[in-house]
Amino acid sequence: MGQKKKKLAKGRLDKFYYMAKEQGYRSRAAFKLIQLNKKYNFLGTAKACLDLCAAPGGWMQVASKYMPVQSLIVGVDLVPIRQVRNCIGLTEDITTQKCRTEIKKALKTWKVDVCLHDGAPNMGTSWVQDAYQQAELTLHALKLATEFLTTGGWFVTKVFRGSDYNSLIWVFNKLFKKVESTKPPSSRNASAEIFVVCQGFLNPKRIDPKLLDPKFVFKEIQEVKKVDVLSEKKKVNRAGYEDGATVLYKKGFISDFIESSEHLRDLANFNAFEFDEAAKIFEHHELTTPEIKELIKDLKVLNKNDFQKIIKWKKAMAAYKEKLENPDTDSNEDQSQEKKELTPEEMEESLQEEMKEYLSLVEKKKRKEKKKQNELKRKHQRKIELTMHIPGDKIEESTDGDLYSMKGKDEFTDNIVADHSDISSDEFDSDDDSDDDDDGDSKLIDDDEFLEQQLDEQYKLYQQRLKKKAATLDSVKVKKDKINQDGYNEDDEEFVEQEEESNPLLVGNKRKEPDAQAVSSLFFDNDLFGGVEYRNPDDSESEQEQEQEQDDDDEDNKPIDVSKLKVQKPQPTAQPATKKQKTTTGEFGKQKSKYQKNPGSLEQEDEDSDKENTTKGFEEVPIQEEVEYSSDSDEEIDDKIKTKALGGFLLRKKSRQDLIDDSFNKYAFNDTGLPSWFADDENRHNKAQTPLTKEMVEEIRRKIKEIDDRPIKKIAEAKARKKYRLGKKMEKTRDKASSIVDNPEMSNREKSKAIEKLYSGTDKKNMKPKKIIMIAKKSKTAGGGTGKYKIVDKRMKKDLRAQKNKAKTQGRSKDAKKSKPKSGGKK
Ligand SMILES: C[S@@+](CC[C@H](N)C(=O)[O-])C[C@H]1O[C@@H](n2cnc3c(N)ncnc32)[C@H](O)[C@@H]1O
Repeated sequence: MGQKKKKLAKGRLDKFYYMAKEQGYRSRAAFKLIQLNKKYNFLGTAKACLDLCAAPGGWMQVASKYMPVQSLIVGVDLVPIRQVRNCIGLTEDITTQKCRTEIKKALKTWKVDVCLHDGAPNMGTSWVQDAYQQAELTLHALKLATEFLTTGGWFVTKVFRGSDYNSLIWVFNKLFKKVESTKPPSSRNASAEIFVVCQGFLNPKRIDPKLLDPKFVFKEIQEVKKVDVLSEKKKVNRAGYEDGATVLYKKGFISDFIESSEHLRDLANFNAFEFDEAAKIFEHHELTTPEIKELIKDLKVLNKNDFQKIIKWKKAMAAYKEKLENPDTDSNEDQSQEKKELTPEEMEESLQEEMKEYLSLVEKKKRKEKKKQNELKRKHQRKIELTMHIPGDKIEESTDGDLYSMKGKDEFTDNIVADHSDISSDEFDSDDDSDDDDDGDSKLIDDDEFLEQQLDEQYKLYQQRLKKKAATLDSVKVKKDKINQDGYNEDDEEFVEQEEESNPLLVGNKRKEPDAQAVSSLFFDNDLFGGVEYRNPDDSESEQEQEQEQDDDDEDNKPIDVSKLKVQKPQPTAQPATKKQKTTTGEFGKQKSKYQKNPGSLEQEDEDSDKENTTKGFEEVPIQEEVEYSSDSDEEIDDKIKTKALGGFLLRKKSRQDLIDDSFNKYAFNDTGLPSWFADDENRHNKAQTPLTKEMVEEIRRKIKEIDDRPIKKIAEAKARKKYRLGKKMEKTRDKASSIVDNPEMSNREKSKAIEKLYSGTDKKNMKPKKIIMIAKKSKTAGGGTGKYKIVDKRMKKDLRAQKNKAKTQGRSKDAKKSKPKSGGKK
């Protein structure tokens, strides 16, 4: 039950788990191989592949997908592997001879180009034990690889960063041309696993069996541990060499050692002792045998027995010195000496006691060290909470952990991935979803939950930051529009004046001639840049920024995601005046206040902004309103572009059909209950690409802008009509003027007067304004007004019109009557 629960928690945490499900891979581990192959491309040209520890078959699926058709893939595992297309599955233990024979049978005469190993032994005993088993299994896999790999072949293996890591790398380097360690993004940060890619198998004629013998390869390290005096485990000093130590080889003086009460510690700290001037008396002592002299030359290679000999000798020398210094107490000393040297058993006992004491001291030191480590971990955690460090931002971190020694890192600087400071030595997570690696203690479950919680919190913070950034970005756009419209670029002084006009609250400190630097500082003083956090080089850019950069840099011709169009929003060309004015006061108020300050202290400005507001005695208008205002129109533009661009595809039958077909895809699922950060991430990245190119979008945007820039049709028509009428009138006037000029009956004076009169009629400026006739309501009486308006009674106006019409028709009927008899007469 507990295990099941853990598995679910893990799966929920990881998007690769869902992706594996969605894309039909049997394990999330498949993505590790995909990513490794993407980096090194060892599958693309391989004709045969041997996958060791392959169940449930995720890597086999990937190999069959990425290797050329007709290639041979053999997978081996302790548990049966469900049939994978075009692959052979063997159920064997890779450490056995039988496995070797079975593989030989399956491969026939073939040699493989790639040997993969993703083995994970049954975990759960202890970290050291598990790590050792893993290293041992890797060595077994390597042994098989050396047997079946072709010259120049690849060996890709998972290893755990433990004490045996360096030994393994050492062995790999003996057999391959190039060895690189890497951690693919799909491998969890919390996991101690790392992948080693060995390329160019040297295929030596004879391989020393010791090289592939775990007992030999890992023995050395154990011996070194033994040498490490009385099992005191030295911790690597994370800040470099331990305090006071500038060299790795330390020599002590015998005189100090003899006088020292902490001789065990001295033996642990020094590599050798030498006889100094003060120790000459001991050098020639009869107990100082050539063996003792030899032993003290290299303390790091001694065993327990040797140490006992040195300690015994040291005590004897101390007593001898005491005797020399206080000859009076000779007899007593002799007695006590005798006592001490009574039996070898007693001596042994006392030594044992002393060692116990010493070991407890070491234990105490270790505990102290551990406490320190925990403190460091807590600090790191705090950093994460304060968003100084974001987990997942960068996989490759430089902090060192217990599991990974700096030595190995130095040797393979370029590609070896450093350990993660948030990994404690007991966090041994094999990082797979296959059955075998789900064994673990409850601590791992806690870690998963903790990580999940942490991830959620981080995600919330990340979203908040994004929102804040988007808001500032929009506000800057509005500001830029404002600057353009107010003609800031054309006339700086005018701008300053306008600024002050628009913000009557600002007094004094008038800047006379803002230069280019001032203009740029005004722009960069904006909140957008204030909001940008100063980050460690470790921090990666926010995803939004990265997308934008990517768009700019290398995706010019690739299909683009319509949902990302918002990033390239055009600036709205014209904004309604009323809304603009509404934003102006706060806007420039804010700009002005920053304008007068040093642009260097951006962060502090943000923090102090509230203080400033109060001290300056006015409140700055928050710029939130503008955000809503500008983003609306941008969305509309994006929608327009999207619709127009997609509309283009509907015109042709083929592209229309393709578009419809493409809309039924693997991304069209609607899972519920996913964590919000995951769903958001999926929405952004894991989706079908709309077949729009950046050029298409730009073209449509340009056209839309062109259309937007045109005046409204009706206004344009009215203006054209007016121009046309004026032109006609001018033509007529010109004709009349020329006829006046040509009139021989008129004198020159009369002509000029007549022309003047003629043109004054067309000159609108000189024309008197016409009286506007207004129809009054019933209550108002007619009679007209004195000013611009003449008020007319509605009833009276109708009556007058009727009378006029009557008069007209009467006239016509009279004419008709007169003409009628004539025609009648004719008849
Ligand atoms: C992490 S899984 C491999 C996942 C696999 N790469 C995939 O993509 O599906 C580790 C496997 O190692 C296998 N294994 C462990 N010890 C083994 C051994 N001695 N011989 C063969 N397989 C072993 C386990 O049975 C387990 O299936």
